[in-house]
Amino acid sequence: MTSNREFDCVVIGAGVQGSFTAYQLARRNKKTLLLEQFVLPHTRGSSHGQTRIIRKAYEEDFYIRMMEECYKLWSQMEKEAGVKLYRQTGLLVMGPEKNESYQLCKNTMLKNNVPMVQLTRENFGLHIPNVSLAEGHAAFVELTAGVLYADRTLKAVQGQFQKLGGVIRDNEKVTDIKPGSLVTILTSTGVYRTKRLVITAGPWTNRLLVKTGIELPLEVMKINVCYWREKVDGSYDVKQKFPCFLQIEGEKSKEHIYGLPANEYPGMVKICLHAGSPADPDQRDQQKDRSDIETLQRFVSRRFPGLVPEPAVVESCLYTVTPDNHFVLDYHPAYRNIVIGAGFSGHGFKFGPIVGQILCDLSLGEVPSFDLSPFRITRFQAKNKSSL
Ligand SMILES: Cc1cc2nc3c(=O)[nH]c(=O)nc-3n(C[C@H](O)[C@H](O)[C@H](O)COP(=O)(O)OP(=O)(O)OC[C@H]3O[C@@H](n4cnc5c(N)ncnc54)[C@H](O)[C@@H]3O)c2cc1C
Ligand SMILES: O=C(O)[C@@H]1CCCCN1
Repeated sequence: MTSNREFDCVVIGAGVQGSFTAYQLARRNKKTLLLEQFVLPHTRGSSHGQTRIIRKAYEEDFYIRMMEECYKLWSQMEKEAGVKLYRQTGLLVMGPEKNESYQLCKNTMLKNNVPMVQLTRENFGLHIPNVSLAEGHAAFVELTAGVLYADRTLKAVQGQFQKLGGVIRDNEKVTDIKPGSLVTILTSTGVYRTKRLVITAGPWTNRLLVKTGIELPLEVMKINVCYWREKVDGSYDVKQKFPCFLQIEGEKSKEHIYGLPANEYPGMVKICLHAGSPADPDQRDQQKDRSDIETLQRFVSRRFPGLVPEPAVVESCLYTVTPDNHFVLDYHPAYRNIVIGAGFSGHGFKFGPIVGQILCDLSLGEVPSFDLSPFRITRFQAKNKSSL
């Protein structure tokens, strides 16, 4: 294949997942095209912004196993690109002592020997100043958790992809997909043919999948990303070793609240609800629901007395959520040369390097080194046949 319209692999969507997938394909000497509808970098999907949390604190063993491999891949990318992408801060996990999610998370960490320190009500204030632990709540700190620099990651990975000979075409929207042994891809400016296609289109995934005859049960949510100002400069600063945190609330993860130390905007701490309101990705800014902000104001005034309980900055980001909050990493049910990476449900960034490797393996017909049963499309079929 020599034409600049014909590729071994095409990846649709240059968010974190598509960028790492394209990079992995190029590393395996595949002639790869990464297509992006917007001019890069952009802020309209799920991967933009300065920071994300990286952690192993999960209720499921399989996420911890993936993260063990993934930390190595983050560090490889840092070395290869010569940039710092990860900063260790630790992650403070708080939750009602008898809450099932809290207990499961703690026990899964202990079982998997993830380095952690359990705090007591007596020593909590010593380790974590300026935070009140709620009545009846317990806490531990996961030591190797930290912050990932998100925008910097995308730039680094896309740069490494290009160094390997990969082609990025941005400002070029895919408008149609015609499956076949060679897949035909129509875009706003042209036509491409490829042996293998990977769809990592984030909140727009179903808009592309309908062109291939399926839809997945994905819900797009707009998240209000809130930053809260310190009353005294430095109280919650990353340089003072203030950690990221996760407050487990209720039995459903959409009641969880999380935060990151003051870092990207001096004097401001990012604290958000792990939930939002349904949105159309092309009309994101029409969704103006702020009820999550009221929940956060109550939380900040009760638990973070050193912050002004009124958000100083509110940005927007999109989640693409599956019914069980687990990802989709699978072949298209009808076409083996189309692979789908979607439904990252607001927690996929940290997995970017391993997702890239898995989607690349699937696309090349190789057996990935992880059990992908939690991520298969058939799990939705069992519950709801009409969703496919
Ligand atoms: C507020 C917020 C906080 C988060 N916090 C964390 C965290 O702390 N830790 C963590 O691990 N994860 C976190 N996440 C989740 C994580 O950021 C996402 O799971 C991840 O970014 C999803 O990446 P993606 O590549 O699937 O999607 P996207 O980044 O949306 O990428 C999809 C791309 O496809 C492009 N595209 C779509 N359709 C087309 C088309 N037709 N033609 C061409 N291009 C197209 C889009 O423009 C977009 O660039 C958070 C997410 C949000 C919103
Ligand atoms: O993936 C994460 O780590 C963050 C914090 C918890 C909620 C989802 N986003």
